[in-house]
Amino acid sequence: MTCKEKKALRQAVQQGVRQLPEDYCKAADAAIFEHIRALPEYAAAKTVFVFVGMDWEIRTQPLIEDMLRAGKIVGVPLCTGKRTMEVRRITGMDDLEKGFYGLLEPKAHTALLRPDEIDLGLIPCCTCTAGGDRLGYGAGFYDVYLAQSHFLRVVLCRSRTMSETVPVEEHDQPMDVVISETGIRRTGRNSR
Ligand SMILES: Nc1nc2c(c(=O)[nH]1)N(C=O)[C@@H](CNc1ccc(C(=O)N[C@@H](CCC(=O)O)C(=O)O)cc1)CN2
Ligand SMILES: Nc1ncnc2c1ncn2[C@@H]1O[C@H](COP(=O)(O)OP(=O)(O)OP(=O)(O)O)[C@@H](O)[C@H]1O
Repeated sequence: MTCKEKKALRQAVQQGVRQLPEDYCKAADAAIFEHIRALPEYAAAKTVFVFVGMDWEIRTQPLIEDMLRAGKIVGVPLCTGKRTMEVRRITGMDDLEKGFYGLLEPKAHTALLRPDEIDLGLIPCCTCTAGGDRLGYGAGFYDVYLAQSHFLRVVLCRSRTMSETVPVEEHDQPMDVVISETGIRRTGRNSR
């Protein structure tokens, strides 16, 4: 039942996303970027795990370039199988190539980062709530990966794609911090 509800919500959100005005997305992404930089845990983080935003997602490329310039260790997801992904270290944007589903993914030579080496994760979503319940794209990559990790989880979401409620199942991993263009919200959900 919940699975069907998730599918319906995912479709509704994704349709809406394609209609978001470009200037709204640009402004929201820039504001989200500033909120990330203002987060003390981000400033303190030596190693950050971050997705490479696809065109309808939050465009994280400027943030990644900024992190590399600042000397942070940057990890990016590489899909390796059904519901499994690894985090690989990139040292420049040229360590990325088109991979799974047209995503920009780390090239084969890049080094593996273990979950315990990561200080903070910037997590994508299809939609999420202000309380940190997250809905992904239905492939299970993040739920499986996060189930075996202990770093701070910061989900990024433009406010116009957030939801009042999201169906939650046992395996869904809650987020610690929600960042949208309207600000930073700590969910207080995890005492990790
Ligand atoms: N930027 C980014 N990287 C990420 C994720 C993400 O959400 N964003 N992931 C988060 O899990 C993983 C990849 N997950 C994905 C899960 C589903 C689909 C997918 O089903 N896409 C299309 C189908 C494309 C096609 O087959 O042509 C779809 O929605 O129909 C894509 C990526 C790892 N890397
Ligand atoms: N820890 C886990 N172990 C095994 N299967 C899992 C686990 N977490 C999720 N799954 C499976 O993955 C599939 C996708 O789950 P769900 O619909 O909650 O994904 P999502 O939150 O949209 O995706 P993602 O985790 O990639 O962001 C489901 O079939 C679910 O049963």
